[in-house]
Amino acid sequence: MRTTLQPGLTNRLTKYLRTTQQLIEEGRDAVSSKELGDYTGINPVQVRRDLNAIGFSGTRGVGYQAYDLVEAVRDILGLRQTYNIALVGAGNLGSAIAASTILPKRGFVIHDVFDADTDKIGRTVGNVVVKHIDELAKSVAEAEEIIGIIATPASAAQHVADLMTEANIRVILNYTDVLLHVPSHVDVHRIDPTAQLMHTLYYLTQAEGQEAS
Ligand SMILES: NC(=O)c1ccc[n+]([C@@H]2O[C@H](COP(=O)([O-])OP(=O)(O)OC[C@H]3O[C@@H](n4cnc5c(N)ncnc54)[C@H](O)[C@@H]3O)[C@@H](O)[C@H]2O)c1
Repeated sequence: MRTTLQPGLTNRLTKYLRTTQQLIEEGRDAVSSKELGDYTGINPVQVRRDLNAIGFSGTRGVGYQAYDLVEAVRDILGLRQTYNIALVGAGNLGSAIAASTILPKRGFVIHDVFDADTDKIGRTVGNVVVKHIDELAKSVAEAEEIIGIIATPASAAQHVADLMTEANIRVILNYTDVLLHVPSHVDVHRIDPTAQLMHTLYYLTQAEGQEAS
């Protein structure tokens, strides 16, 4: 049975994974705890503690073997090598996501793109031919998709989330500003750049306040 990890550790391991994958893409074979710490903002002592906790060790003076680290973290997080994704909305944003070259490098494949506009059905976005939204349930089952992305206007988002839930999608990335209602077994992540900005601005204001006092 898979060990249950603390959410904090899972979160940090995900950051080490992303950073190490990026360093591998830049041609690196090894990575140190200091580098992982610098890129993720996590103390290197904590990095070493976390990697020790999952039974992964490095070599003094060399660091951690990057490929082995990626495999070890993927394994402990229970990540598959690739995930097929269902994307709904072949507009500006959806087309940009479908054309992304970064996602497939990280094992996320935009396998199906759906839209309701008959003018868009049959067009190609990225490498994918746009299908009608009515085909979602069948395609999701065939490609074993558990991740869905919503890039429609806000007015369509809840309907699309309902279709995804009925099709057994388990994780939804919601790019609209709608608060979606889904059953508890479905995980919704709202991609909201303003939340990130507000978080950053809070710390900026705090720092400015401290400088002024
Ligand atoms: N979070 C972010 O960073 C971010 C950034 C840009 C846009 N957005 C949001 O993403 C969404 C898409 O933006 P856009 O600029 O690509 O819009 P867009 O109008 O270019 O594209 C929306 C697409 O959704 C399709 N659509 C509408 N109803 C549908 C339905 N019921 N089923 C399937 N497809 C349907 C449309 O035909 C269209 O192709 C908007 O809600 C926008 O506010 C979020």
